[in-house]
Amino acid sequence: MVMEKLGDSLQGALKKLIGAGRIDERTVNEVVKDIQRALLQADVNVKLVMGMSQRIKERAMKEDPPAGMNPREHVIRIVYQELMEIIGKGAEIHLKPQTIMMVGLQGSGKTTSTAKLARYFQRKGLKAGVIAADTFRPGAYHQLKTLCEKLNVAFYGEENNPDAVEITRNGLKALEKYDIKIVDTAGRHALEADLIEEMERINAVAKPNHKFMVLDAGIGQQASQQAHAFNDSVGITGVIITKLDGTAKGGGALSAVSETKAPIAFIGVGETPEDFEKFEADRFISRLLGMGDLKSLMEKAEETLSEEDVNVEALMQGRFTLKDMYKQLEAMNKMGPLKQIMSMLPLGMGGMGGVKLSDETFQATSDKMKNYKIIMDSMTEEEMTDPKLIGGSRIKRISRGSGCSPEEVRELLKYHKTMQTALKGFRGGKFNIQKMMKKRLGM
Ligand SMILES: Nc1nc2c(ncn2[C@@H]2O[C@H](COP(=O)(O)OP(=O)(O)OP(=O)(O)O)[C@@H](O)[C@H]2O)c(=O)[nH]1
Repeated sequence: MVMEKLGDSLQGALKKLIGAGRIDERTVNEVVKDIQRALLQADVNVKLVMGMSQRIKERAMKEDPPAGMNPREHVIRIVYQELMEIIGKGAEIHLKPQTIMMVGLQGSGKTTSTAKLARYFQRKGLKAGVIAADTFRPGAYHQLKTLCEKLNVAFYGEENNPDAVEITRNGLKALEKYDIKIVDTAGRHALEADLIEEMERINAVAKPNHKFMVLDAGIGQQASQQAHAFNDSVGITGVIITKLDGTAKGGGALSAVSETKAPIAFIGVGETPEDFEKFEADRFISRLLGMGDLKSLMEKAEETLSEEDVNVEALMQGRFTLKDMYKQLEAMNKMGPLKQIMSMLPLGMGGMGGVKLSDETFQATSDKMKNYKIIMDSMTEEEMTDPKLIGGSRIKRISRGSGCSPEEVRELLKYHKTMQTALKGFRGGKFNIQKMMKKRLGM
C-alpha cells in the first residue's frame, strides 16, 4: 500500500537478477537503469539518483560478496544500503513520558497526525493527551476534539480563547498526569512572521522534547525547503510525512527531508487513525524491495559476533540491565538456532546445561524469547536501565502496550533477576561465554 508503484518498479528491477544466470556488468547496468527510472518517476532528485546509480555499479563490480552471500544477494544488499543512504535512518522515538509540539503549514495533515500520534503512544501502553492550540483555523478545535473522542484520547481545548500560549500553559497543567502531551499548533499558508513568533512562544512554555514538522508528501522535493525553513526558525527534531498513499511524489519528499538535519519520524499512509507508522528506514526499504528477509540477509554479512554483542566484563560487574538482556537475546538470534545455544549454557544462565530437550520445549522457549523482546519494546529507556522501577502500574502499562499478559511481564522480570544472580556468581571467575559459545559452534 505504501508507495506501491515505486515498490513494484524496484521489485521488477531486482527480478532481473534472479533470472540472470550470472551477475555480469550488463546485468548490473540493466538493473541500475530500471532502478533509476523507478526513482525518477517517484520524484527523487536527479543528482541523488545519478550518484546512487554510479555507486551501485562500481560497488557491484568491484566488491567481493561477503562470505556466505551469493552474487545476487550481494547486489541486492548494495541496492539496499544505497537506498538507506538517500532515505536516512529515521528519528529515534523513545517510549517515555514526553511533550511533543506539532508544527506545519495549513492543510498538511497536522491535526489528523496529532490524533494519530496520540493513538500510537496509547497503543504502546502510554497515557496520551492532546492540547488544541490551533486557534487560527476555526474548525480545528472541533476536528481534534471529535478525533480524540473517537480514539479515547484525552483532549484539552478552550473553544473561545484566542490565546494559543495560554491554552498550552493551561493544557499542560490539566494533562499533568499524562505520559504524552501533544500540542497542536496553528498552520498558515506560508511560514509568516506572526506564526513563527507564536511557535516560539508556545515552544518556550511547552519546552517540548520533540518538535515534529508535518509535511504533505505531495509537495515532493520542495519538502527540503520547508524542512529547512521550519528547522531554522524553531529547530525541529523530526518530520511526519503525510499522504504518502495519495501521491506519486513520495520518493521526492522522503529523500529531500533526509538531506536536511531533521530525520523522518512517522509517515501517514491514509485517513484512518491506523494509517500511521513509525518510520523505520530498514523496514520501509525492505518492503519497497518486496523482501521481508532483508534484515537477515544483512546480518549474514556480519556473521562473526562483535565484542559489543556479548560484553562479558560489564555483565560480570553485576551491571546486567534489561538492555543487556535484550542485546543478549539479539546476539543469540545472530548465533543461530536457539536449540544449539540453549544446550550449551549452564543451567543457572537460563540454559539446559547440556541436557537434551524435546523440540516442543525448545519451540516454547524460543517463542518465549520472542515475547520477551516484544515486552521490552514496550518499556521506557529508564525502565530498561533500572528494572527495579517496574512496579504494579508499570507492569499493567507494559502489558497493555505489548499485548502480553501481566504474568508474562512478571515472568520476564523474574528471568532477568535469575540471569543477574547467576552472572554475579561468575564474577571474578574465568568464565567466558563468548569463547565458549564460539568453540562449541565451531566458529
Ligand atoms: N490520504 C490521506 N489523507 C490524510 C493523511 N493525513 C491527513 N489527511 C487528510 O488531509 C486533510 C487535512 O488534514 P488536517 O489534519 O485537517 O490538516 P491540518 O494540517 O491540521 O490543517 P490546519 O489545521 O489548517 O493547519 C484531511 O482531510 C485529512 O483527513 C494521510 O496520511 N493520508
